Amino acid sequence: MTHDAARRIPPGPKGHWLLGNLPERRSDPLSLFLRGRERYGDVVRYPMGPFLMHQLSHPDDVKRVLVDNAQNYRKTALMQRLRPVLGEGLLLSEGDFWKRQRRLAQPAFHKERLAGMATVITGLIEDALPRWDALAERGEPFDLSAELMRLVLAMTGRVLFGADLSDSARDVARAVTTVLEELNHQVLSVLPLPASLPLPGHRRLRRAIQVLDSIVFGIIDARHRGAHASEDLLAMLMQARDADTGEGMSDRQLRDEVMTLVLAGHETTANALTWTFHLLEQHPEAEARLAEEVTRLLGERTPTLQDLPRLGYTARVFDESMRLYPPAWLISRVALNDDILGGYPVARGTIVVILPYVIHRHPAFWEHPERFDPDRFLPARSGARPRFAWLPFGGGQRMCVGSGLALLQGHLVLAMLARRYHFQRVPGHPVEPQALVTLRPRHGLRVTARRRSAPR
Ligand code: HEM
Repeated sequence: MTHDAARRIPPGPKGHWLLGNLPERRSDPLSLFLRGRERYGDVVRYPMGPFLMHQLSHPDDVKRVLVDNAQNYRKTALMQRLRPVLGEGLLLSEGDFWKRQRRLAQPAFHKERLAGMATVITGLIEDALPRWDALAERGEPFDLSAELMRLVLAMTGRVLFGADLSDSARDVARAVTTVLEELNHQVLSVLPLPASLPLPGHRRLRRAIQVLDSIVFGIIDARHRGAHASEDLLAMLMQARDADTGEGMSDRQLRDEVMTLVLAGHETTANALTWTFHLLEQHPEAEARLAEEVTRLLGERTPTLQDLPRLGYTARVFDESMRLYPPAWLISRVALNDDILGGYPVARGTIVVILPYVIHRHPAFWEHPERFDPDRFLPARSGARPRFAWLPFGGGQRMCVGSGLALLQGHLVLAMLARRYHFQRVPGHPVEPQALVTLRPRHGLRVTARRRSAPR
């Protein structure tokens, strides 16, 4: 580190003398970080209680943390708070252990597997249509966000684990909300209290984990009993043997992997879809163009994997929605050793945060950043954009293992629902982003559905 670089301190808000910027991080994190970049630039320093945090908004610095110098960065204590739920699953494990587990899981998401998954996914969407048709016919308001969670959970269960999770949707949704809210609360408290204390929040969290555990162990037990023998991800994880010891994965490790994939896999994709329908409702011209593309290319036919490359506008709508509302709005790491980012020294132990929500609105890379404009993803308009100006799935070795599946689900759901329904937001229903571990609409998305064409 040069002498000059070693002395430089990034600009940033000082905040409260003891708590730093924790109160704002807690009450309105999106504004804190958006304003931070606007006021102070691409590297912003925030005291956060006992921690020091640097916010990075330049794609070059993001690349250094996630790719070029990735070995110097680990997942943070903030992420570690998810450990009671996710254990040593892929999202949280580190080092050689993570590498081995990732190698085991990755082939389940390969392109060749996606064709089979597409058929299962479209089948589940078709199964859900009568229920939505009935809601449309009655003009009955419903929470589209809850419906999409239920649908994507069912897809995740079926394609990865051969399990029918449709009856568990309500329990899972309730438990996931409790987990996200409680963990968010704990992460952002100045003095986190030990989980063993019998506080109401801790009790709620424990009960929610029990609910999720019983569902996940149910999936594993069913497979042990020989139900749904197939070549899915669960089968691959269960057949894996350690090269040295020849031992298989313990039930505990299986539980952690399955739990991670169920939770990381359905909540994010369902939120991405919810935000997409919200944006379409606000932009009727985009909604009409999407429905027109699907109807022109497919008519009423069920889409297949081979159809998807032709549904260009559908894909761009989904990309643009994840730009404005990236479900993983914040990616955090802690520096293991000193480094330099954006010309500023980063001391060992500093937390660095990369915010897709903020970078996706960076005016240096996005013209009229707040405008919903799917065509900004046309090749002619995106060629000059740096790789890490858009990173809804992260990047580098820890990039989302399920990104291909998420896009497959997203595009198929969008195509099949957008040509069939117009969703109208219930007048007066507030739509407001809530930034927990994921970015969700705080009050869900209450809509009524209208069929576009007469029933067949
Ligand atoms: C729109 C949907 C999704 C979004 C926006 C998303 C986003 C992300 C991001 C940003 C990361 C990197 C986190 C980090 O670097 O700290 C990640 C990791 C991960 N995601 Fe996703 N994800 C989505 C869907 C899925 C699906 C469908 C699955 C699986 C079924 C999945 C499983 C995982 C796992 C296991 C990891 C950890 C990978 C590792 O560290 O090796 N995600 N996801």
